Amino acid sequence: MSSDILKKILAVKVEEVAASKLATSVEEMAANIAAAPAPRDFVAAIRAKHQAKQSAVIAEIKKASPSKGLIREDFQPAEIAAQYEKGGAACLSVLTDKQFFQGDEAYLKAARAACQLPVLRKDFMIDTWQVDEARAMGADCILLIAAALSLEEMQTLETRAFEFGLSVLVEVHNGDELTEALKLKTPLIGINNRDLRSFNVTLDTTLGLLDRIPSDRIVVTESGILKPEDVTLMRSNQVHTFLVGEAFMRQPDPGLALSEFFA
Ligand SMILES: O=P(O)(O)OC[C@@H](O)[C@@H](O)c1c[nH]c2ccccc12
Repeated sequence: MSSDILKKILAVKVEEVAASKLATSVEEMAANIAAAPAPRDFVAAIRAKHQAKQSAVIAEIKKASPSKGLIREDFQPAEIAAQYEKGGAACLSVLTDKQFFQGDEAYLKAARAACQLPVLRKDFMIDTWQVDEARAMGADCILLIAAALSLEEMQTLETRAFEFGLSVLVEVHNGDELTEALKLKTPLIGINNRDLRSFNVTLDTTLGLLDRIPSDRIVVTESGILKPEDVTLMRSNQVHTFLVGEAFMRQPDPGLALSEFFA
């Protein structure tokens, strides 16, 4: 696989955004946004778990990925969303990227309609138009990947999200990216244990950056949480917010797997 998948994905995103702007007029987008359901508070859902002395799990709905190929054959987002809610998830994350993750906007809508949980649109944001799309499809949070964006770009996208009442998860993989991410207003700092360039995964990424994150921010450890011992390790380092996909998606009942992991 490519040594720089992120670059490839971003090149495709530029095309996708251009096509989307041609397909939907500004007026149409405004109408779609006006018709969208009120946002659910993503950050509050995480804090509520913490206040109840529980880990907050952002449970991911993901059919496939560039690093793992097809992850789940029998893929029914609404059913999975309901199972995740029953299993104790704080929030959902739904892949909407089609080309690399076999995601779909329809999956996000179906998942959100099947539960009460706030939902992250998991995609590669490069343009405020995609924030508008996220709001229109009913997303409650967007992802900003520091490896893909300048500080100024992140600030522009964050401002747009906040105007809509959406939350922002900013994702970093190293110290330089963290420095930039901490200049944003969002409390949600994701540390991706997977290097999007090489696909290498190590939980040491989270452990190594942890000390630099002020206590008023919420550290979200992302990717490569594959067994209950990984959860124990993170908890013993005061990390109580998790973004988990593959480990749950490979189980027949992803929600049951979640409840067992975080028992
Ligand atoms: O399936 P995992 O290893 O539990 O990882 C989930 C999530 O962290 C991962 O899907 C992810 C993290 N950052 C991303 C950015 C884009 C796409 C996907 C991701």
